[in-house]
Amino acid sequence: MIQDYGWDEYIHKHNRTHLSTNQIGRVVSVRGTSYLLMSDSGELDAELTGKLLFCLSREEQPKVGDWVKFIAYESLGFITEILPRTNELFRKMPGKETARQVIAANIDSALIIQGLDHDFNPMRLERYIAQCIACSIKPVIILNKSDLITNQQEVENEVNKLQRNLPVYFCSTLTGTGIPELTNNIFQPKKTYLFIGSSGVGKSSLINILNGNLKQKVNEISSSTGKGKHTTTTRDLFRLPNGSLLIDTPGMREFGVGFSDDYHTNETFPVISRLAEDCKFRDCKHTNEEGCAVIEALRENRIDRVIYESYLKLMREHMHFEKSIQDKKKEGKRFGRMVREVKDFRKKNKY
Ligand SMILES: Nc1nc2c(ncn2[C@@H]2O[C@H](COP(=O)(O)OP(=O)(O)OP(=O)(O)O)[C@@H](O)[C@H]2O)c(=O)[nH]1
Ligand SMILES: [Zn+2]
Repeated sequence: MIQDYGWDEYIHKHNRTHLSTNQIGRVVSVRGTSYLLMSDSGELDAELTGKLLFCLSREEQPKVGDWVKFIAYESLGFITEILPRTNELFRKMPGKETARQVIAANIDSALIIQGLDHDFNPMRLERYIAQCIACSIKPVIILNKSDLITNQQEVENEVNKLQRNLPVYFCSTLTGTGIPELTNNIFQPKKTYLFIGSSGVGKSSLINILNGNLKQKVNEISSSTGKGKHTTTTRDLFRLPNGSLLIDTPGMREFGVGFSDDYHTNETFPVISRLAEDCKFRDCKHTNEEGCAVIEALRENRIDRVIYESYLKLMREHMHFEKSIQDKKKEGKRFGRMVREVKDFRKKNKY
């Protein structure tokens, strides 16, 4: 039933009650141009119709968490439409390319998880938070491996310095500390959560606990091939026993930040934005300008250096991202102009 995968919540947000649910599916896994949908009649392999395959940009093609309309033909579904996204988590394409890559869509809350070993890093935490907020996704912070630290207050202070006022959960999948708080306070049925965090922070261990320590992995799909061989692949969006939905894709592990102007609001860096209202210049970059309220706050220890450094670093990346996009557009225009000039020249010099 697609109701179990959050359909009611989705149509409530989008006012699309007139759609017949037997042609609606949620993307639970993406492998190239093959999709696995959860529909009212169970799981279904699907592809894009030829038209969509050619019309949609990479960002628009279905992603994990998307709601789609499909037509079933025998055992294969053909996706005919991607329903509007409530939100989407994107990152900068890995490597040098300046492009946005959408990782997942229609998310209620992002669970940013760090390990309290060498992995804990407030600066990285700040990056993840800013990116989630730029994507209109509510973040929750989970600090795992709490058994490895003796002074929790010290870590709390580090997180508080970010002045984000977000829920923070300390837990240990090893000892079970903090797990009930986490399960009781965060995970609600039919809501979609996604994990963000580096490799080795304990995501698999946590998913295992959330899944009631069952032997069969919650995201594993077992299928037999014609020759009797069993193959297992994994789903990227799956349902936990309490009915909440969890997205865990490899993309979340190498999560690079990149957002463009249309996504960047005062909410992305609330502390800086608030202070910036008192800067002497409206276009103050808060680096060395006269009368900069941000620098003054930094000098007077009213904000932590981590907030300031993260802000500058993220803004530098953001500018670079924007500039490359603008350059690409200009490049396109210049090329267009050149083609026109050549055409004109040919016309004028016809003989
Ligand atoms: N001390 C301690 N170790 C933990 C805890 N949770 C997980 N670990 C250990 O951390 C290592 C990584 O755990 P995983 O659950 O595989 O981490 P993961 O985030 O799924 O890692 P990837 O699969 O590489 O993405 C394992 O050796 C776990 O035993 C914890 O709460 N405390
Ligand atoms: Zn300033």
